[in-house]
Amino acid sequence: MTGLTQRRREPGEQPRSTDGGPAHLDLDDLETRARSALPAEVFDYYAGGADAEVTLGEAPQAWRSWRLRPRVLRGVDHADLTTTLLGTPAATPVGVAPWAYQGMAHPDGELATARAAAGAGALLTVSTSATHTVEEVASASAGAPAWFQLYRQHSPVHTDDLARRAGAAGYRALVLTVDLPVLGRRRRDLRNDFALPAGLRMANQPAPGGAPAEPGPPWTAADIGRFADLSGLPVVVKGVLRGDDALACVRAGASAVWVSTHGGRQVDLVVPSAHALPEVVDAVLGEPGPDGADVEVYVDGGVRSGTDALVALALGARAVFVGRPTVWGLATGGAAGVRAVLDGLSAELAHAMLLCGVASPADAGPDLLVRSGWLPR
Ligand SMILES: Cc1cc2nc3c(=O)[nH]c(=O)nc-3n(C[C@H](O)[C@H](O)[C@H](O)COP(=O)(O)O)c2cc1C
Ligand SMILES: O=C(O)C(=O)c1ccccc1
Repeated sequence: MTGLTQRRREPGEQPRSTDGGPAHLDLDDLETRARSALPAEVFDYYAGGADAEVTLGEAPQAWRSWRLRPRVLRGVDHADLTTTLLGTPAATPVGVAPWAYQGMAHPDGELATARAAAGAGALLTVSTSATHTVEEVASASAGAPAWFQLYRQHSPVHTDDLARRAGAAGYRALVLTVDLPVLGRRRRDLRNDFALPAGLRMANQPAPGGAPAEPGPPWTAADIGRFADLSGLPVVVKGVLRGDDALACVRAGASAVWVSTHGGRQVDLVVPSAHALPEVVDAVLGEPGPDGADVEVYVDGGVRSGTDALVALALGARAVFVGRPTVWGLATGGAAGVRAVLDGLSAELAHAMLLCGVASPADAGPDLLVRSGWLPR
């Protein structure tokens, strides 16, 4: 931890941190390497956002509009990242956000990401729009806890079936993504005429050729309880940006609320997650979930460093999730690439916590933060 002298690296040896932990994480470099590794339209699909991409660009900046107030002389000589998320144990509060079409990034797709998350002890969220089935990804996780993210399907029968399958396959929670009543307008994808490449399929879709289904009515808060019953799982509502919506979700039976702009991919000019988070935390703080335990709040969007994650925890998030950093990890290094991203972010978070006198995720609070109002805008 303290070594000021470092031995000379062997030629070709990757840099490692002074405490022998994971090598320095350079997400900008990883993104650049992913851009070269991927076909341009695939990179654009992963990287892009809605409309003019204002929200996409603001997301990381929004975390950085806070400044930390480190605590000193508190006797903290170790940061313990372990936590529980809806009772599920995790080695770190940094989890993997659900993202679609992972087979475009690596032949093993979601299976590689599942192995990486299991190795890192990070909670995995698996997308409905995966290139492997609900059950295949569950087996790749080999007993490590994972959550399943559910999209409303064209046929309500199919949606219900996916919820039941997630329960049967051993997922520990059902994440209802509610910010995608329709797909956002993504200019890059429209320009590229983006479609899932030949040879890959949305593995959770029913085989083509069935009878055309009647679309069901749009989801409402009442569906939260219904999906909890169908799956037998606690429900997390993902894509909430307002306190009133968060409270409505909780009153309808949600166990947790996940603050998200969907990575700036749905509607542009929405408030960054970092700014919506305090309002949502205020609205549901101390509210009991369906099992009587306190409702939990999670957040994603533009978390790119340990200090970004610490700001999110200090604002009241119990976990932070990352999307694109794991995309770049998978595209450049498969399971090992994702693992390096997750371990790197957790190592950065532990380091930032130690430097700020924070012993555990629960020990982070708003006293750690001040608005950087004095900064030139
Ligand atoms: C390529 C891509 C695909 C995504 N697919 C899904 C999805 O299938 N389901 C979902 O709930 N969110 C999806 N998201 C949103 C992520 O879960 C998450 O909210 C977002 O990526 C977080 O922002 P970040 O990428 O800045 O970390 C997707 C995001 C990306 C970048
Ligand atoms: O691209 C996305 O952000 C996304 O969530 C999605 C939605 C439907 C199908 C594939 C991906």
